[in-house]
Amino acid sequence: MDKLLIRGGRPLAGEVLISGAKNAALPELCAALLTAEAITLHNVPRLHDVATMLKLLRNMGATAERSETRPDEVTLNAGPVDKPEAPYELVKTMRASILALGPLLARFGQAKVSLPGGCAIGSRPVDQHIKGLQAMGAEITVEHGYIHAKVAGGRLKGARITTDMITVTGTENFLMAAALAEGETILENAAQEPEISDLAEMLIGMGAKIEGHGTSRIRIQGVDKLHAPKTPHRIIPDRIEAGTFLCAVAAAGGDVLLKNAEAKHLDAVIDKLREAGVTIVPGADTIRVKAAGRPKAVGFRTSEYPAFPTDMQAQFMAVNCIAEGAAKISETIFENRYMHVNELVRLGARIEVDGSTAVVSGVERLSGATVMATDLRASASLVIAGLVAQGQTTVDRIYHLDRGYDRMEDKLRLLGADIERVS
Ligand SMILES: CC(=O)N[C@H]1[C@@H](OP(=O)(O)OP(=O)(O)OC[C@H]2O[C@@H](n3ccc(=O)[nH]c3=O)[C@H](O)[C@@H]2O)O[C@H](CO)[C@@H](O)[C@@H]1O
Ligand SMILES: C=C(OP(=O)(O)O)C(=O)O
Repeated sequence: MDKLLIRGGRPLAGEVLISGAKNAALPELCAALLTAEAITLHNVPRLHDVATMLKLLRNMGATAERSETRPDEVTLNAGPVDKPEAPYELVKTMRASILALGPLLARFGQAKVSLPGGCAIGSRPVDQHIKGLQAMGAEITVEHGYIHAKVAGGRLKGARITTDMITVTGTENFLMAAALAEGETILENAAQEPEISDLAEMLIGMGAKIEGHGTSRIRIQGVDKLHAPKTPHRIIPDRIEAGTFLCAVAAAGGDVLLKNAEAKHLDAVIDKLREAGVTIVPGADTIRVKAAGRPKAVGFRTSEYPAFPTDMQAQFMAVNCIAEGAAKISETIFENRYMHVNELVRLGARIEVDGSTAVVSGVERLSGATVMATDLRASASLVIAGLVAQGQTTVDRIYHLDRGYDRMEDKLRLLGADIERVS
């Protein structure tokens, strides 16, 4: 099992290229199921989750190839799909497999998708996905751990869907299902994340009729058929990867230019970093970040976009660990997203957790130790802490990190970090 060895204490300097967004790539790969024409996507990140999604689509009968000359290009052809199923063996390694449900039902009138189950950060049910698709006419039963869905007459019908809470992948499933449904669908309480808008733009390029994406009310007029976009869709930059590098510089100090990054997708995080004393200069598709000395501790509360993202909570907590002062963090999205706390404490951090609140009292220095990654962003927080800790930090179980970061250690090494992967 791979580990990362980090010898902390070096500031970061130079340029880093941000990859395409994991959370846009995963639904957009599933959107290829909506047409029998071959679709090419650009700026597809090289991540384990993307590899898993390609495996899942191939298992259904689709072809999926990454270009040998341009590794950020993937071409998918869901024309030959003959098995509209997502088996447990693949779903258990990646919850986002649930994103196959909407498009499979829309194009084939039936689907069998394993229930994803809980994961380290919370129970994460999919009841809202099921409720919304039932409102569109799907008959759904859950048996033996699988969602069995079918549509009488083969075509979903437009509906007005109001979810109990804002759900990102739920909104994406409904968008894809509604694109091919009969009539109009209105999504109330829709998620507004940039990845939703990116998916909507891709679907519009495929012939879908969508209005209001980026707001909490999305209207979709179903069409009979979708096709490959005339020009390949380019996936937006990964705002969480960008935010992670911003936090790494905030903690370790230095001067770094993030390229292929969208500052406007990170407003809440950038505001908090500025409060911490970090200099952030947004460009057209770049973000420059400069930091020196200890940051100031800054409290925040995670919430749906455009508020502070839960996917940045652990990384910002790592910054607070070595900040001057104390800060209160509230996690409102997932009930168990403080798994990194005990590991940060092993590095010398002072953190007290009470339910969904964590109070971090900054310390002058952390000291290297062996720590264990428990989930994707927890892993990133341990890497950031390792970059500032004195001595060597070993981060174990980094397969979690590889799910969502494209060669993070290589990118950090180019910025001057002393970090290596060992088997
Ligand atoms: C692949 C992807 O895009 N993953 C992101 C997506 O996950 P995901 O789409 O799974 O997260 P949701 O937005 O659905 O979850 C929000 C909250 O709603 C609850 N819920 C959701 C659906 C449902 O049917 N029932 C239910 O109770 C969840 O347990 C959670 O407490 O949004 C999360 C919140 O920004 C991010 O952390 C994930 O990185
Ligand atoms: C929680 C995350 O992803 P997923 O929904 O794929 O588990 C994440 O990206 O931080």
